[in-house]
Amino acid sequence: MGVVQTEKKKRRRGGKKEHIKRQRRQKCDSPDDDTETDDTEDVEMPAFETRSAEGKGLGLFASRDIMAGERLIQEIPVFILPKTDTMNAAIVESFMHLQPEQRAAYLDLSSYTTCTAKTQFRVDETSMAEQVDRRSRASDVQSLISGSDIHNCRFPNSLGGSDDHSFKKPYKLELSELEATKSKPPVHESRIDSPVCDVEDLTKALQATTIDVDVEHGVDAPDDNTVDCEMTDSLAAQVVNIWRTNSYMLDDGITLDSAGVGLTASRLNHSCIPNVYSAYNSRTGYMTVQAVKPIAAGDELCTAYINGAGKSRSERRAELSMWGFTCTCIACADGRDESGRRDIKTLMNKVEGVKTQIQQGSADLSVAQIEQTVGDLLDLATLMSDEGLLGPDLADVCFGAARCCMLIDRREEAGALQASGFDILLRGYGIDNPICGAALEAGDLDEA
Ligand SMILES: C[S@@+](CC[C@H](N)C(=O)[O-])C[C@H]1O[C@@H](n2cnc3c(N)ncnc32)[C@H](O)[C@@H]1O
Repeated sequence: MGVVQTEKKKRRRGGKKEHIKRQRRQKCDSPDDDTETDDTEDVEMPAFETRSAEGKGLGLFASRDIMAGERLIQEIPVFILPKTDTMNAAIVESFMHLQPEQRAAYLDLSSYTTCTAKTQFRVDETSMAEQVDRRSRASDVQSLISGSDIHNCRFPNSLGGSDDHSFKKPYKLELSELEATKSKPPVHESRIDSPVCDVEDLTKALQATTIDVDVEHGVDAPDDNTVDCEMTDSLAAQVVNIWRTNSYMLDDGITLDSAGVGLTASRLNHSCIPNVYSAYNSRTGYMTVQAVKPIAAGDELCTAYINGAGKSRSERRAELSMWGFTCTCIACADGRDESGRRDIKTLMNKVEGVKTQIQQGSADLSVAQIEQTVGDLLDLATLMSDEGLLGPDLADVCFGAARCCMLIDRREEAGALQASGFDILLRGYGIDNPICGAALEAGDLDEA
């Protein structure tokens, strides 16, 4: 599964006061959100409810009209793990250290996998001790653990001191280590009752999961009441499968490279034309979900599990089969004209080379080439908007076009494009997200 990494970008300051004011007025009125807000007088009713979504299990539905840019979910993941080093035993270990009510809520999440026992679980012979040690050695994970107790699922409040505010938007859900069993037709299993993992391997890993090991390696032992969980083979399999079905990338493009499960965000179903965007705020530790377009009362809130902007229906289907369903959104309807997505792909490929040259500060580009790129990027933005793709990827396109405009002294146009890009970015992330802060503070276009 690909992790979508967009280009490094600096963002500029200036002319954004309205956006900021609007964002500051935002309320977090998710039913699951218990944070305090000052402006509660505007809260009418919860923005959404959880209910049955035909053919999809549960889903989240707007219980009132929702404005573009509204924050709908803000939650701390129940636990987080390094994305590149997520061992099955670590998933089970983290689960065992949850509070009982968190465990119950976690086990209520849906679970799907198309993988056979051996390919799915690659629990190696590494003991938990070694795994814990490896986790704490990884530099990105170090910032995650420092000042927090990973077993109790707390997040750090710091950014880790990196100056690299690259805008690296990941895809939304992660099924790392999985390989789809292509010979098997996708079957939707909303709950896993039987183990589908290699139970022997997993049991071995579980035996190594002891508090002694944790203490020996300097990781805080959890409270006694967090380990009173009797772990069976089938429970372990369920825990791992739930992680693989529901974990979101927590890479916010700045310091972290992790994944986590949010109990509310996990109820979001997929659409190839998503109306919400799931992000991670490394400063606050919250996973956030914001509306990227107006949503009418009764509509389902859907995020995109994959970045399908430049992908054909069959390509998207192949990727989504990892979650065991065939998408039935408008973009996937039979007979739907696919030329829009095809054109998006063509333009994305076309601008890629120029984008890299510009990022590297290449002076070799002619004015004509840059003008052509501006045109291509504007066409790309139009195509994406026409397809209903209004998430932060679109902001990237606007910022790219703005940058090109500055290079050929079309300053007014650059300003307008950047304002549009910033607006889109805010809609997806919210002003409190460091990505928006970086966009405001970089001021690169002002200096160009
Ligand atoms: C992260 S969960 C989403 C919430 C889930 N529906 C539930 O009941 O908890 C992912 C699972 O939801 C279902 N799902 C998500 N999007 C879907 C869609 N567009 N069509 C059908 N099923 C979908 C699939 O079973 C998938 O494995």
